[in-house]
Amino acid sequence: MADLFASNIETIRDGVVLLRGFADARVLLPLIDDIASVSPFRSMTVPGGKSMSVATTSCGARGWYTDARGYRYETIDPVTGRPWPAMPDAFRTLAIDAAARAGFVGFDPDSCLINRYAPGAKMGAHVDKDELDFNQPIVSVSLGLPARFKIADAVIPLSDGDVVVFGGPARKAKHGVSPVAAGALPYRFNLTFRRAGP
Ligand SMILES: O=C(O)CCC(=O)C(=O)O
Ligand SMILES: [Fe+2]
Repeated sequence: MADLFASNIETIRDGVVLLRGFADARVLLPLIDDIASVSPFRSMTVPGGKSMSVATTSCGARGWYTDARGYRYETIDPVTGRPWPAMPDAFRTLAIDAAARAGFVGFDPDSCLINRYAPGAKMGAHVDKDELDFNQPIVSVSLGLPARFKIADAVIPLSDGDVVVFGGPARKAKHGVSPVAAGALPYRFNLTFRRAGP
């Protein structure tokens, strides 16, 4: 049978796959609000002492965290002293389906970092390398305001609902986000799904 979604799949580079319009903000944004009502968005500090321009929170068993002590995953949200909110089923299913569609069958995320970009916020080039198993891909969901996502030598313009999956030969590709431009919505949200622990 023909794959109805085939035209939405674009291979950008070896291991970098773009699924345009794969995610539905109408479903996901209320769930982000629920998570943030328990573990609020906060501005984290990088080891050098600067604060990140994005506001962040997490859900799932592990949340990515940074402060003066360095980058790591925490099972307890240091702000609330409680576990991170559970990963909603709609998040988990979306991440697993996107990974499978991109060719990474069996993705089992235990962490979803939620990045909130107000206009002007950005993310400098970096490699996601605080995880134990680099065989699992990363699933990165864009919601709200558009953004320019740079990965390896590619620049991908991302719109609301677009999903980038990177793994295999691209798992340790350098990536970042240019400053988000102001627009019709207050924010860009990004959901970054990863397998962080064993
Ligand atoms: O916001 C994005 O699209 C990328 C976020 C990211 O790379 C990260 O949180 O590690
Ligand atoms: Fe990243």
